[in-house]
Amino acid sequence: MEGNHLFPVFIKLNTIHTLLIGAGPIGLEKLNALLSNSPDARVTVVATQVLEEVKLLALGFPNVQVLERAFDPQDLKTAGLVIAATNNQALNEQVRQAASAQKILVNFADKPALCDFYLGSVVKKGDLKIAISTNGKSPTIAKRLKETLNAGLPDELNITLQQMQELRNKLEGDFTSKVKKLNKVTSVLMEDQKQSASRLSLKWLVWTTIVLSIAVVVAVFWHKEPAFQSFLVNLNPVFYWFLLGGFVFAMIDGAIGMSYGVTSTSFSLAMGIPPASASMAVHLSEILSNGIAGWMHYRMGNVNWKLFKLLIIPGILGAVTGAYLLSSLEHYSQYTKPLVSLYTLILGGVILSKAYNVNRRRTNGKIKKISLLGLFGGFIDAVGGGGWGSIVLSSLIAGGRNARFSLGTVKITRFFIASMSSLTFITMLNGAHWEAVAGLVIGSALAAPIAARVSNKISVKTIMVAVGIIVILVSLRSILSFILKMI
Ligand SMILES: C[C@@]1(CC(=O)O)C2=NC(=C\c3[nH]c(c(CCC(=O)O)c3CC(=O)O)Cc3[nH]c(c(CC(=O)O)c3CCC(=O)O)/C=C3\N/C(=C\2)[C@@H](CCC(=O)O)[C@]3(C)CC(=O)O)/[C@H]1CCC(=O)O
Ligand SMILES: NC(=O)c1ccc[n+]([C@@H]2O[C@H](COP(=O)([O-])OP(=O)(O)OC[C@H]3O[C@@H](n4cnc5c(N)ncnc54)[C@H](O)[C@@H]3O)[C@@H](O)[C@H]2O)c1
Repeated sequence: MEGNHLFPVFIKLNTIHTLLIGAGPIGLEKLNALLSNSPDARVTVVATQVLEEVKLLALGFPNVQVLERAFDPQDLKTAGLVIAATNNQALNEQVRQAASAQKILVNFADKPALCDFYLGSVVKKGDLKIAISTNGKSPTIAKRLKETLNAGLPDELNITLQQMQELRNKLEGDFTSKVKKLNKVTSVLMEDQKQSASRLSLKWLVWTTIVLSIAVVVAVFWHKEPAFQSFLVNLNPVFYWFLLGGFVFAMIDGAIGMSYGVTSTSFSLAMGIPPASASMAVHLSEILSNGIAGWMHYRMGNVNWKLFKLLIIPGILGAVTGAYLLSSLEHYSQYTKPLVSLYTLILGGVILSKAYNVNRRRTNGKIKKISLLGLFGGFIDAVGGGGWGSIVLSSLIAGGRNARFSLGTVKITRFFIASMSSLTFITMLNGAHWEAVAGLVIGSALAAPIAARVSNKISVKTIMVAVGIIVILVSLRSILSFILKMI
């Protein structure tokens, strides 16, 4: 029979005694492997020559004893497990025979054929542990696989494990009904994989979206042409443009987790809506779409609640302050508009530059000042009509957090932040541009459930490049028209 016939187990090394023979570089590696997995392992190291590093390592672990002498068969008496890391074939034979007689399991670092068991390459994420064996064929591949899995598995997996344990302890009823319930709540994990099968059709969907969004921008440019304008007004009331814009921008945002605010604000400004009213329309529409998207992400288990708690209060504080400030300046919209356009122009640049950085290796340090990030993101988001996604999400991901969990959390927090800034705008402003509000609300709400499913399934880079360019073009147009008016 082909394949790997080894039977994997996970051993409690604090309940049995391990004898390690040999304390050269490989002995040191094995001791490291033992202690990094089981710091309370009971280990006796026996070797005629002991490396300094082995002595130093042992100092930090009270259950580890180092004996600098030759192996003695008596050493096996208390042993439950033996690892021999010497280069001494005669010794290997002696240990093999004595261990068999006493029914002790033995590993030989240099002789797979003599081994009762192999050590594995170990992936660790909190309570999760995965051991890898290549059947002794290539330890190097085992090591590389470990590195790949370590980088790919999200840290949040440990939170999921904790939540599952809590649920498991809480569940009542007989064994069968408990198993049924546990399988049901974890079924989304498998659904995710099924969905990735439809990657191709999603790609198609995204490309259609990009083409449509470019069409929208081109249309807005032409909208200012008198002949085309009269054609549009007669055929398509402004509402339909906002409906289409809301849908397209929300689809893109759902895929990359940012840019709805920026794109729809620049769109609204280009359609002649003053900054505070534009921000209000955008935020009102974000309530429903992010409520739906946030709920979907919550159902798919994409929300990191620790991160949520850190972001939400400062985010709301920043958003309300920003909305208050912008509404107070609504009479000066002639001046605030180019400023907001300048900001969206910069964000367009940020998105474009992020497009080339998303696939870069993660930096190690996670950002510590998440609350400050929330405050800043919320404020800028309300003043500029967008930015919560671009600022908070990209900082989180650049800081090394998992993209999927960050995206889910940013969506659900944006629901609360949009609600609070909208409330502020409504109390501050007299009346809204309802054709814009209604168009954006319905358009983005239609896109939200589709977009949540699309997230993380497509090449983010292409979309980000397209979005960056669109935003830059639209913002430049607003700024240029301001400058022309001034001259
Ligand atoms: C997984 C890991 C666990 C651990 O040791 O803790 C482990 N070896 C690791 C690394 C590693 N070992 C070697 C290299 C050099 C490159 C190469 O040869 O590939 C590297 C890579 C490196 O260090 O980068 C050389 C080597 N290894 C063995 C022999 C003897 C032979 O095959 O004849 C020789 C030749 C000696 C020589 O030529 O002198 C034998 C074994 N090594 C095993 C495990 C068992 C099979 C596991 C499996 O089924 O995959 C087995 C059979 C017995 C055992 O040791 O238990 C650990 C991963 C570390 C990590 O996760 O970072
Ligand atoms: N499994 C693996 O991952 C792996 C990787 C590389 C090498 N190896 C093999 O492992 C073996 C050990 O490698 P190393 O670099 O540590 O060798 P090393 O020569 O540096 O160390 C051997 C150790 O065994 C001790 N020793 C020898 N005879 C002894 C005895 N009778 N009683 C007590 N201690 C005794 C020595 O004092 C020394 O501490 C080599 O054969 C090497 O080919 C295995």
